[in-house]
Amino acid sequence: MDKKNELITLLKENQVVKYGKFTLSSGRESSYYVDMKRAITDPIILNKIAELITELIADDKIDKVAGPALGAIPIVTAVSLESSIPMLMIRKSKKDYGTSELIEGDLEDEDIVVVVEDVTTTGNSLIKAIQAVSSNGGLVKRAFVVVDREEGAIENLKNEGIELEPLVTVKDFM
Ligand SMILES: O=P(O)(O)OC[C@H]1O[C@H](OP(=O)(O)OP(=O)(O)O)[C@H](O)[C@@H]1O
Ligand SMILES: O=C(O)c1cc(=O)[nH]c(=O)[nH]1
Repeated sequence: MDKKNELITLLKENQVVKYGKFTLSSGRESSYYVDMKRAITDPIILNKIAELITELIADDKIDKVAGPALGAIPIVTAVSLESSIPMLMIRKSKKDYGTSELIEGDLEDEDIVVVVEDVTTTGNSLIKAIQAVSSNGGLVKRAFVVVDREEGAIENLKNEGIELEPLVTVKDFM
């Protein structure tokens, strides 16, 4: 079995899809929820995700892997460990004390950055993270999401000039 199918099997086995009535980050209502927090706190699933993304970027020259809080942070951590590429953590909003950073980590001008997300619906959270990287001098080369719900994220990121690359979509395991 290839790694993508191994990931699909793991997501199915771990029952990451919950059925019911859910309000999503965007305010949308949904009859199901992909519980990616459950997925990414499982070391076997997290490791599989890190291996997949590291393979996909192996031929690229990447300076930093970045992801928005909270869901993407364990993923970028795992990718960073697997690939030895330094990571960036992007906050939802700037801290108003301490170092007052929006992006934690060492982002240098013209760094080539790969951004990663756990799940996308509208893609707006990822777009916000991409804009944070870009406005701080980074060049976002690729964008990955572990699970895309196929509700507009690909189109919305395309409008921003970024191709969103899902490892899997909900249709793969529902
Ligand atoms: O594509 P979108 O419509 O933006 O929705 C997806 C976002 O929603 C979830 O995060 P959430 O806002 O629940 O925050 P959390 O990761 O801090 O729990 C998820 O981790 C994505 O970041
Ligand atoms: O859009 C969201 O907020 C969202 C959807 C989903 O299926 N899972 C999740 O963690 N967030």
